[in-house]
Amino acid sequence: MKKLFEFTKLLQKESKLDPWLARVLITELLWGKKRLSGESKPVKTILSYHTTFINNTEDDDHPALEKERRNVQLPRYARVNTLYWSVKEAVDYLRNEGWILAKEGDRELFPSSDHFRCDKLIPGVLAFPPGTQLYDHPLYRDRSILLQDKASCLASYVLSPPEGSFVLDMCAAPGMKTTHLAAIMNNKGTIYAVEKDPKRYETLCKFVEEAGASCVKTLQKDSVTLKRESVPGVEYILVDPSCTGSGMVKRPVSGCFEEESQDERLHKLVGFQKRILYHALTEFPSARRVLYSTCSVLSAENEEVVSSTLRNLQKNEQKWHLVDPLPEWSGRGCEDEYPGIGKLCIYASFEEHMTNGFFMAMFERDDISSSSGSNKRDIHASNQLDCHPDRDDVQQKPKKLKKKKKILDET
Ligand SMILES: C[S@@+](CC[C@H](N)C(=O)[O-])C[C@H]1O[C@@H](n2cnc3c(N)ncnc32)[C@H](O)[C@@H]1O
Repeated sequence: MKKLFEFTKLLQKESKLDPWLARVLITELLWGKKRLSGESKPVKTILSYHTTFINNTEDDDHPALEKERRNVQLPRYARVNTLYWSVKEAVDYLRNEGWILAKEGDRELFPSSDHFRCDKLIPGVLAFPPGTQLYDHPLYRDRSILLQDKASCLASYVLSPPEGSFVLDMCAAPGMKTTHLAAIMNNKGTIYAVEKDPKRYETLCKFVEEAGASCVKTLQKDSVTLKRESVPGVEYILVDPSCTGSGMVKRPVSGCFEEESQDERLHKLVGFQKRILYHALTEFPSARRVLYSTCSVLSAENEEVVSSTLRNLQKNEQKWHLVDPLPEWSGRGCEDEYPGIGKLCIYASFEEHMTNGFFMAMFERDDISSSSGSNKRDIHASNQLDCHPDRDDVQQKPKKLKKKKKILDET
């Protein structure tokens, strides 16, 4: 695909064409259904290059192979469920099993297939060599560790509600971010976890229970029409809506848009994303911070949603602004196209951060003073592990975990 872009100079010649939409459309045209439907501008543009593409593709250009190559290199991330035990206890347990904690000075990320790492940024995120199978591991089976990509962990980490907060997760199933929020809050406070889809709601309830997230109140409702009375007092809101998933390394490259064209699907998703985000920012009077996140790398679902929402808020005299939730992070949105906005938006990517593609933008209410609205991430420092402990003492799994394992065995 890269060669195809270079040869045709498509992105330079068609500067308004979103690169990721171009990838999706070209994939569908050359390796998927082999046709594009609809009359939209992007579809017409890609069709006008059809012959050039056909004459200049080789088997090796297949994007599925590109994804496969990336997939092979993506570390297997896991999050320690700190509701059951500490990061230090988890690391000691793994070392006792024969895993080796990679050292800061190691030249390679994973010097051997026995090495693992503690993420330097997000407490409790562990990285194992690509391809490590953890689905059958007892720690995963009893939810002492959860299989969650680092990028997905970023959302709860940057929202970081303090203990005792009231939090609303508007698109909650299967509950990865909900349970992470509960762990960050040490189960102190209240998280309203809302999911519209009945099947996914069941999955959410089961997962919340298994992960021991007792501060979560699940609600099967449509968040777009959710009223403030159903979730009183919310201060922190996570909006993690359905999206194209274009940032997911493992996402199938074709066959995922059976009934409608990619364009129609994107259009519907963007409409929904704008509605739910605007509702989050206007319905809940005590909300102070709202985090918008997607696992998409399309600006249409990201910066475009954020900038159009800011315009609407301004029009309706709703006072919110964007804040930089992670100043130390390198991946940013497009500042040229979205001045004043792009630089405050966060992107995670496989190429730069060895994660799935992910996007975040943090809204803060204007009248919240910077000190009272500041992130309380430091309260979780006690859970953070020195990633290079020169210690060989190995601890037993804690009592609480043993208790949990017993409960699961009995059910
Ligand atoms: C990207 S997933 C959320 C992933 C989740 N935050 C996590 O980390 O596990 C989006 C979810 O939003 C749900 N959803 C879509 N529209 C909704 C709505 N109007 N109200 C509530 N939930 C909705 C979808 O069914 C889906 O489960």
